[in-house]
Amino acid sequence: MAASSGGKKLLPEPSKGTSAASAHSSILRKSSSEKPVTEATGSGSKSSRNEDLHSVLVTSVLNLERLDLDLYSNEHSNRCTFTGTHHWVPRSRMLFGGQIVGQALVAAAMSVSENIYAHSLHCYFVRAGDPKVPVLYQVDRIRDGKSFSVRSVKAIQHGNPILICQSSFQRKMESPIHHQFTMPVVPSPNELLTQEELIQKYLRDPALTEKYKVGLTKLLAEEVPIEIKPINPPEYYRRVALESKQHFWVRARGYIGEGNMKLHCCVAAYISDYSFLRTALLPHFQYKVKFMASLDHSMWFHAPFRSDEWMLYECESPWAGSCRGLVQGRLWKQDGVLAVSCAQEGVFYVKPSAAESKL
Ligand SMILES: CC(=O)CC(=O)SCCNC(=O)CCNC(=O)[C@H](O)C(C)(C)COP(=O)(O)OP(=O)(O)OC[C@H]1O[C@@H](n2cnc3c(N)ncnc32)[C@H](O)[C@@H]1OP(=O)(O)O
Repeated sequence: MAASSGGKKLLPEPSKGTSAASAHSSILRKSSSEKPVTEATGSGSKSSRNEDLHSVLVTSVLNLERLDLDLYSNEHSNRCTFTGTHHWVPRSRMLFGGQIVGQALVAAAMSVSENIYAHSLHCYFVRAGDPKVPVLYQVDRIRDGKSFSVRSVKAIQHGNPILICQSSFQRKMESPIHHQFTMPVVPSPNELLTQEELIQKYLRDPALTEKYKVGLTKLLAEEVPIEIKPINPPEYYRRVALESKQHFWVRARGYIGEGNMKLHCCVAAYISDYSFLRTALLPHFQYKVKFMASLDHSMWFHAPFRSDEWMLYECESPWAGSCRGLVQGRLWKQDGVLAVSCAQEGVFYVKPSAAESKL
């Protein structure tokens, strides 16, 4: 059964004979502003990989199973893909960090009341996740104050923590003190190609070497439940030192709807770890990564947003050294509101790369 907190379902409980998706759309339809999901939403870039219109992030990846009070598992709620337990696993064969953070936030959110919302989280990835087994999420209710509630979640596999995540939730509060940076000026999403369309463009280059054709084809086949439109993507074959900054539009693949902010924060947690750490590698094209992993991940949620609508991810890496790199990111809504800030440090072990061209 899908998890719920104090009667409110963060995610729908699929009743007998209905898939989570249809149970989810019936819950969506009940909320006033939701239209029935009958047509593909968003730009025409929806790829055929969307088996249904609802985002697999909501119907599957973030739909945890409640085993007991404050104890959840992702075992039965993820559709069988690579190993039957996790929807998408990066080629590093470590569980995707964003998946573990997103699922940990779902577990924490199940233990707080309806009228308080996630405003920050801080995690350490302490062991690599094993893609062959499910993950247990154990929630510790640290404190419930008048305005703030704090939770600590341990993601556990083989009896050991793989992630420790502290998150804090706040009751809605107004304040006369408010400011934000100004959103960067960039091309809008409908002026840009998706990552898939860019890869198909590179693959049409007759001069591309077979090795890179194989790598790009593998990338194209991955079922990443996130849509991305890079801004000023470096020519795939150019080997030059780039500034440690990148911008791309990003959103969950599929439809989520207004839903509730807790759900969109969990989806944003998943999304925020994708293609984030590589920002620190952009200036260092002359090195090849032997091992790379996120060490920690922090997020601050500033304003309501929709994780299934395009948001601009502004990423920069101010520092790298001692086999580590720091990246910082801001997720902007298309109307210029700063919705989320993120930060993460990662570990890199590299070796000089052969100077072969991709052409
Ligand atoms: C980039 C992404 O893909 C984003 C992600 O989602 S990554 C997924 C989320 N992050 C994680 O899963 C990280 C989880 N944490 C960990 O695995 C561990 O805490 C840690 C690896 C970061 C540090 O642990 P540690 O015990 O100090 O490991 P460490 O000594 O660094 O060695 C780890 C591996 O790095 C490699 N390594 C270590 N030193 C190296 C060196 N000098 N040169 C090359 N490789 C080296 C080795 O493969 C080593 O594994 P083995 O010893 O088993 O061969």
